[in-house]
Amino acid sequence: MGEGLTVSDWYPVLLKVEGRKCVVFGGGFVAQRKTEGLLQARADVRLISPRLTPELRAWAEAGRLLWTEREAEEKDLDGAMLAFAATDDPDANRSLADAARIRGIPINIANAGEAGEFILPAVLRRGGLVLTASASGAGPALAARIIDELAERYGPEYNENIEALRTIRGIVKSEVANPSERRALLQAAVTDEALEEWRSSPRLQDNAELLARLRQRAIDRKG
Ligand SMILES: C[C@@]1(CC(=O)O)C2=NC(=C\c3[nH]c(c(CCC(=O)O)c3CC(=O)O)Cc3[nH]c(c(CC(=O)O)c3CCC(=O)O)/C=C3\N/C(=C\2)[C@@H](CCC(=O)O)[C@]3(C)CC(=O)O)/[C@H]1CCC(=O)O
Ligand SMILES: NC(=O)c1ccc[n+]([C@@H]2O[C@H](COP(=O)([O-])OP(=O)(O)OC[C@H]3O[C@@H](n4cnc5c(N)ncnc54)[C@H](O)[C@@H]3O)[C@@H](O)[C@H]2O)c1
Repeated sequence: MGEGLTVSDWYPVLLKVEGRKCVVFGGGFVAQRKTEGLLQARADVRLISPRLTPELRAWAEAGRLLWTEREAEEKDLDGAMLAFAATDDPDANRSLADAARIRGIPINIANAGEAGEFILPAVLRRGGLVLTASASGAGPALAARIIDELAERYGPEYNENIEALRTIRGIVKSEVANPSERRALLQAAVTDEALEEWRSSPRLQDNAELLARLRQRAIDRKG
């Protein structure tokens, strides 16, 4: 990949890494940030670094990850699903990129994003709601600022909204066979007003009443 990333160079995706071996090289603050995201997604994290931040050390001591106290070796990549080169040695990061490529393992390069197979967005989680922002390597600080703004707009109440929606969607999927009616009801279920209603009402317990409310909301929306 050449200089200057464009939006189309990157394909956004949510990966399932639970229980899968993910190797992080380096033990500084950048490695810590990548590790934190991996632990949140319950990956099997292997950390390779002669030194660690106090936080990383605490996670290692608590058994949340496996730490190898030395510099990176190519064999550390064996069997990994993902790799992260986050050392402060650009040569080491570059050799790791080459070694990972030979093995077909996607790698993230902390000091030169475009040299790797994937980059990370800034992330906001509200339970199952995952909001991400990326400037495709042009500006991580902008991505972080946008996520701070989204955190105001989509507050902690969205943890609850998402769970209510999961229940509602389950009911609609089992009770409404017609795809276009289903779509109309599920669209009516996610307006600000509707989400507020699900949070404050016990109607979710009663399928028939819930469907009646949704149908009314869908009609109101059509105007
Ligand atoms: C979003 C976030 C996610 C995360 O890391 O989890 C992330 N960087 C974050 C913060 C951040 N990183 C840097 C600064 C200082 C300001 C600045 O330099 O702009 C700040 C801001 C801060 O610290 O406040 C420095 C930096 N970053 C990269 C390079 C090298 C290069 O340019 O290639 C250098 C220069 C190193 C040097 O000078 O030596 C590279 C990458 N950083 C990316 C992601 C990918 C592109 C994302 C995008 O453009 O959208 C990419 C390409 C690869 C990757 O790391 O995946 C996380 C915010 C999380 C949050 O706070 O919410
Ligand atoms: N992508 C990003 O978001 C981002 C943000 C800031 C900085 N950076 C870049 O990431 C690099 C790391 O930043 P940091 O603040 O975490 O640095 P840091 O100096 O705090 O940590 C570097 C770590 O790498 C370890 N290390 C050095 N050589 C190693 C090797 N051969 N094998 C394994 N581990 C080794 C060190 O022991 C140390 O723990 C910087 O060089 C910087 O260019 C990236």
